[in-house]
Parts: sequence; structure tokens; C-alpha cells
Amino acid sequence: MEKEEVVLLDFWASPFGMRARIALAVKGINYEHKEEDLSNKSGLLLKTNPVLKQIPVLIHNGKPVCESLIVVQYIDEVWPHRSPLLPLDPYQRATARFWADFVEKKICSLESRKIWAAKGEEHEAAKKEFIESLKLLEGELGNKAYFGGENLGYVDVVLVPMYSWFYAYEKCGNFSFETECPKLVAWARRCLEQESVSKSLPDQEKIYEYALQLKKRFGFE
Ligand SMILES: N[C@@H](CCC(=O)N[C@@H](CS)C(=O)NCC(=O)O)C(=O)O
Repeated sequence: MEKEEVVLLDFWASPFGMRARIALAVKGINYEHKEEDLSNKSGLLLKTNPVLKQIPVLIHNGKPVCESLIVVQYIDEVWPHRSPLLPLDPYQRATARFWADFVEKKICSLESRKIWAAKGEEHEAAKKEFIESLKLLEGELGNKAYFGGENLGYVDVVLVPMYSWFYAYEKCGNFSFETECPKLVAWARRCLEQESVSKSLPDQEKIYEYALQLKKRFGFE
């Protein structure tokens, strides 16, 4: 088999980049990691994602794949034999995609950033909606170890990066995830026992410091 060339354009604090990192780690793929300076994007990023100019971009044998949900699905399809992420059954696949889409709309949305970036009523409303969404996710998790069942699956890979931001959300939002959603916190800790996750997620304190810098930079305080 010819040697594969896999490159990931990434940014350390990005939950979207973390998804790609986890999926590659789960599959055991060797790749070149290129850290982007998002205030001074590389020519390679502009060339490989000319439409959105965002990370992550997975470049597989010279061909770019953009958008983290699509990147994770691509990784699963190209390397299907090791640790499948999406279920084989079409209905279960559709269900996993539904919840990944839910995470995208409710957990990773611009609205949820108001928990750490906004004040007053805006902040309270964002916090309430965010916690309600997490509780719905807890319901979907049920008594399973992972959203994927006994093993890490697509929804786990899509959601768990947000755990690295939870501490920043808690500190800025003045609430406790452990109190609000204990089952989800236990799930996140379980995911972190897997090396593919622990080595892909940055330290929560570092993310908190970064969130404070962003707040200052965008004039939120
Ligand atoms: N929907 C995209 C979101 C990616 C995204 O927001 N990337 C951010 C970093 S967290 C980025 O590249 N920002 C630079 C910019 O928008 O100029 C995905 O899932 O990949």
C-alpha cells in the first residue's frame, strides 16, 4: 500500500480541531500537525479552505477536507476497519447525526459563547438554554457508557472537546456542571480515560486563560 500523507491544519484551543485530533488518534493514524496563527493565516490554510478560511482542514494525499463534522466522517470512512465511529445501521447512523447536529446548534453555537462572554440577562438566558441542552444530551446518553454504546462513537468525538471549555464556562458563568449535569460530567471523565481523548484535549486552565484573553480582545469586559 502506498504511503499516505495526512496533514491537519489546527489551532490548539479549537473544539472543532480537537474533533479531528481525537478521530485520527482513535484510528491510530500518523499525521503532521500544523498549528495555525488565526490572526495571520498561512497560505496553505487560505489555499485549502478558500471558502471559509477556517481550521480544521484535513489534507489527505494533497486533497483538503473542511468542516469538522465532515472531517470526522471522512476519517471514519477512509479508515473504517479500526474503531468504527458511526454505526453501520442506517437508522442508528441517522440518530447519531441528529445528535451531532444538535451539539453543533445548541452547544457549539455563538449563542452558547454568551455564557462566558456576555453579562446580565443575555448571559442568564444563554446559560439556561445551554444547561437545558446538556440535560437533553444526558437523556440521550441514558445508562450507556458512551453515546456510541460500549465504545467511543461519533457523538462522543463531536461533543467531548467542549469539556475542555466547561471550566471556563463555569468560572465565567458562576455555576457548576457537576451539580447541573452529573451524568454528563462522569461521561466526559470516562472519555478522558481514553488516550485518544486525553492527548487531544488541552488543559482546562489554559482554555480559561485563553477565554479571558478573548473577552478582553473583543471588549466584553
Ligand atoms: N463549522 C466549523 C467551525 C470551525 C471554526 O470555527 N474554526 C475557527 C477556530 S475555532 C477558525 O478557524 N476561526 C478563524 C476564522 O473564522 O477566521 C467546523 O466545524 O469546522
